[in-house]
Amino acid sequence: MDGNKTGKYIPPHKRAQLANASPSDPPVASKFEKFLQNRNEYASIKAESNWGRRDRRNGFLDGEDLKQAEQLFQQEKHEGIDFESYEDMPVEISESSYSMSNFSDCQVHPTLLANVRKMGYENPTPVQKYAIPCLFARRDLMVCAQTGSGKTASYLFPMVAKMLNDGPPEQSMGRGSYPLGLILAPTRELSIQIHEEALKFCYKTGIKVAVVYGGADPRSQSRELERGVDIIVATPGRLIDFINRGKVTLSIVKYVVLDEADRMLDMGFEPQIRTILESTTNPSRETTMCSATFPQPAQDLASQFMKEYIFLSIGKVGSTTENIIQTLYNVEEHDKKVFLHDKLQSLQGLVLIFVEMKRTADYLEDYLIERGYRCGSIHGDKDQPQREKVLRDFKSGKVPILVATDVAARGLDIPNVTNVINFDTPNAIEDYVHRIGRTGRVGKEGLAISFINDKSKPIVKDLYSLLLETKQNIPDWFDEMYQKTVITNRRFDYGRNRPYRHNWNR
Ligand SMILES: Nc1ncnc2c1ncn2[C@@H]1O[C@H](COP(=O)(O)OP(=O)(O)OP(=O)(O)O)[C@@H](O)[C@H]1O
Repeated sequence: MDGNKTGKYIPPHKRAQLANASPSDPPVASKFEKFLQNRNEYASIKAESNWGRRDRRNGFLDGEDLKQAEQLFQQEKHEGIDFESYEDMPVEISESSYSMSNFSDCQVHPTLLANVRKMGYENPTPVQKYAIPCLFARRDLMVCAQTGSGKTASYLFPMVAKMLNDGPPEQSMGRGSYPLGLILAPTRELSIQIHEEALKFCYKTGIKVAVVYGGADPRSQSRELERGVDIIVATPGRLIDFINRGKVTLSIVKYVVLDEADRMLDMGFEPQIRTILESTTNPSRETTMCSATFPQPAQDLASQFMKEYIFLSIGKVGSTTENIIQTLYNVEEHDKKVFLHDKLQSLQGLVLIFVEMKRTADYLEDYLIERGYRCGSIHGDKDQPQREKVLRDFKSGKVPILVATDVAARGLDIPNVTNVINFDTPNAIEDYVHRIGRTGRVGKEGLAISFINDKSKPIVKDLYSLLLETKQNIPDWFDEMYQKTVITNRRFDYGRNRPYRHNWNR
């Protein structure tokens, strides 16, 4: 009974937690205790729209969701945003009659407008200015806009607005969830992030949002689905599990979004996406696909799932922002880690280091920790709680260096990432664009460093064009490397008709 002076039984899983707690730590509340606390604290808050009365909810708002949204509102920081850098960007839109200049230009419920103000969004970003009116007009939409340009709000804002304007569905549904909104994303961390954004947009509206993703306890996700959910954010595999178990039915889904659509439609995910979209049988389904990169094969595939869609691109498709300074170093494989060690000493802010293999991520993490850096790593072999913890520590700056495989390349929005390092170069330019896009977000400046050597051959040609297009400095040695690659490519037709593929070993 060491350390348990009251003699009260303590379950084994809590003993270590209590042993590590200092006397000044507040007592740890169980999940149920937290639920009761939040329910009491938020008991008097009623939904501000008729969505709160959907199915069995009777106006009752989920205390945990409210609390989480309030904490997220407090974290919003939008200083240093430079939208002017976007203003002269070329806009291509297949039907030109759609644009707006303020969030209030469309018919929007006051609670949603208040939420947008709480998020600190004063004006829509360029992609939002065009995408939102298209979606209000109930058109299918394919959006290609640079990393960090605000694509998430460009589909969430109109989805929530239309749901509020239309009100909840008339008929009462059976057990489980019958969502109206479905957002699919390729990684668990991105799903979590989109869910957090959706919680803010839906704050006090009564629209219930949930996230389901692999690696997390399916029981708590299942319980949430049983209580009824209106917008589901999901990774495809876990969603299909819940569909098969009858916890989710997609028959009334009206709004479908594929975030990182080119990734969702590549060889790995495409069959799952097809299965999911075939379950969305509502004939008035509205589909949005968005990404910062949209290679032609992905656009062709995407168009099979859409009807008479509008194509919107801001800036050049698949390009990156000029706000990111891209610097290349010619470093041989065996010199890379020492070079990295030196480079890190001169960098300020959060540093995200990309590698190709999971074992390189582990190895590099150990190497940097041994040299006194506060460093963590994230990749597909880590368990989900570890992945979420390291990301939290990175965001808060507790661990300012994160070594990652491409699980962290897409969509993650971490405001203080000032440097991205490609320790290993990716094999496809799309991956390069997404990786470096973790910095230089919403018009801010960022630095992207890439270590280049013979192994970088697969992207030399595309990288050269990207550097030219984004007015970056091209070192002489890279120019030579490019010339050689072009000559070799001509001889062997190397890299032409590159299949649409993904490296699964991440
Ligand atoms: N209208 C706005 N005003 C101010 N900040 C905004 C606005 N819209 C979005 N943001 C902020 O911009 C950041 C980037 O947005 P978001 O993550 O949606 O970019 P994205 O285009 O989806 O990027 P990626 O291609 O990397 O996924 C977020 O922190 C978001 O809160």
